[in-house]
Amino acid sequence: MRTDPVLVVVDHVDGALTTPSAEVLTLARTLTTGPVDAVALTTPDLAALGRYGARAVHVPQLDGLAPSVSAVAAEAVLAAVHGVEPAAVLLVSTFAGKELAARLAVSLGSGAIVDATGVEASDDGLVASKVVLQGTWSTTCRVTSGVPVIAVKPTVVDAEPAEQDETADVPEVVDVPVTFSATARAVQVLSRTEHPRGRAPLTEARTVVVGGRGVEGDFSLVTELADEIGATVGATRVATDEGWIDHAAQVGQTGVTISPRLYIGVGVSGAIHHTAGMQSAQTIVAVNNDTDAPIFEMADLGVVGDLNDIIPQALTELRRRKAQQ
Ligand SMILES: Cc1cc2nc3c(=O)[nH]c(=O)nc-3n(C[C@H](O)[C@H](O)[C@H](O)COP(=O)(O)OP(=O)(O)OC[C@H]3O[C@@H](n4cnc5c(N)ncnc54)[C@H](O)[C@@H]3O)c2cc1C
Repeated sequence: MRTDPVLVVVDHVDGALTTPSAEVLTLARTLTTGPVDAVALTTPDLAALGRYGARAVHVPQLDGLAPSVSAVAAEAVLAAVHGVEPAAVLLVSTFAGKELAARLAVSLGSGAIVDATGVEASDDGLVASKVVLQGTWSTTCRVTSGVPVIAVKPTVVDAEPAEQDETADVPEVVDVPVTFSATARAVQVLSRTEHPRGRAPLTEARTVVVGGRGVEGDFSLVTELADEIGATVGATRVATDEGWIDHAAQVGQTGVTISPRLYIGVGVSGAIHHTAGMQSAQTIVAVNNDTDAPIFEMADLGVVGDLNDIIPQALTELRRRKAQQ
């Protein structure tokens, strides 16, 4: 086990540490007997960072530049890396996180592993696991030179506080001066509008209910089921192409890749382009009226029937059980 620090790039939403970042901090603590440090590109949530075991939070001085610009983020994090000299840099495998990982690895002359589903310490360094080639292979990989940069998928680790909340220390805040390049200064963000976050983002959701062609344009049962179990709604490409739901909901090869604890496919056939994006879900439930639908080959639980019968029955049962609690 390494004793060098592990540096985690942490994300915040509305001033609060995100759950995926708390998950990565939790994972980082298993990779070193030394400290876990964080680097934050927005005002850090010190209480939460302390709770998840960060010893220090490095805060690059952005000089008014927007951290949403990847060149800015990369140069800022790089400055923190030079200060900490960590054994590894960990971050969350979002679109932005993956781009940041690639830029960091190029600058550090090392390597990046993205979409990792696990990371372990070994005698030869950190070993990451990931699923590749549309979910058909599980691999393990290692960065063989320089500081490894590893982007970890949300939900693959449970976020666990380092100690009892009351006793966790507030981390030290370290200001990091950064000399930004002309490239980083070349882009100016004029405005940025976040979409309302009623539900967890698809990539971070622990439970996802996906509607396919079988819903025939009506996502109301899918949404009702998702509301009942606190899930996020996803869709197949057919559903998004038809305009039944926003394109951002598309799961699959040309949509987002998800790895929830529970995936429920409703009227989804299980085409390879779709399953490439949800194969690593822990438990897969499929509702389909065709016994030969390919999704049943991978489902842990398959329900054969018309979704317009099955989902209302499921809702009634869920509500009955809730009422009994
Ligand atoms: C290059 C490329 C990239 C692609 N990328 C993606 C991607 O990212 N994501 C993606 O999803 N697709 C993608 N596709 C499309 C993909 O190949 C499939 O066409 C698509 O996933 C099928 O969507 P579906 O399961 O909703 O529809 P279908 O395959 O038509 O399946 C509908 C299912 O619903 C069932 N059904 C119908 N009525 C009911 C009912 N009343 N009750 C219960 N079940 C019912 C049917 O039995 C059927 O199994 C891509 C295709 C290509 C060529």
